[in-house]
Amino acid sequence: MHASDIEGDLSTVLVTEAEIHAKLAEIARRIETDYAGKDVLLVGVLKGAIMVMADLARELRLHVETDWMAVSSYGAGTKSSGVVQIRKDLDSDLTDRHVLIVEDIIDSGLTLSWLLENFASRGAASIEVCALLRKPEAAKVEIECRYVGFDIPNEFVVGYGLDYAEKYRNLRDVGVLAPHVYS
Ligand SMILES: O=P(O)(O)OC[C@H]1O[C@H](OP(=O)(O)OP(=O)(O)O)[C@H](O)[C@@H]1O
Ligand code: HPA
Ligand SMILES: [Mg+2]
Repeated sequence: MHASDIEGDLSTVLVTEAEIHAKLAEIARRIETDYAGKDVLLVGVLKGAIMVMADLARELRLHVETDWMAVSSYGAGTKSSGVVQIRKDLDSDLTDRHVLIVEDIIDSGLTLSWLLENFASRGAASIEVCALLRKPEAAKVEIECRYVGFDIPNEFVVGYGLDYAEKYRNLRDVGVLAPHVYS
């Protein structure tokens, strides 16, 4: 089965690949201005952020280093458990670093709220967040996010790194799963 065949499992496409790339280019220009003359450490949150990280990093005309943190709160379901677990910690020391956390989505905000608190004690010079998607209606905690791609409705979405039970991360677009997939 080719990846494009599974696009048929979507009931709605919310954001297309072209829209994502145009938005990441816009965000990259802002980051280049905001971080001019600084070295940035991009911290991708595994696994959802893999696509955003790959595309945003290549768009940036800046010196960046990349690191990854793996945390999980969703397991195989569609609701955050609220309990965040570290599955892989950073390799880097954050002391005096300009850290830009790269995320696919801010849903309840619980993951980022936990991460920001965790990073706060590590001595970074600055910590900002870039998230491709945000669901304003789902917020359980407010997250200060400097770079947001798209505000989307409160529906479970997949594609471009986002999974349902570990599948659909390889879709190029972001969309809502069709009901027949759940049954
Ligand atoms: O704002 P929240 O409600 O906390 O949800 C957002 C988080 O949930 C997803 O990760 P998940 O825990 O599913 O792991 P994954 O990235 O490996 O899919 C997503 O990638 C974010 O990290
Ligand atoms: O809507 C979503 N889809 C996939 N993974 C997620 N993790 C948080 N929200 C979502
Ligand atoms: Mg997930």
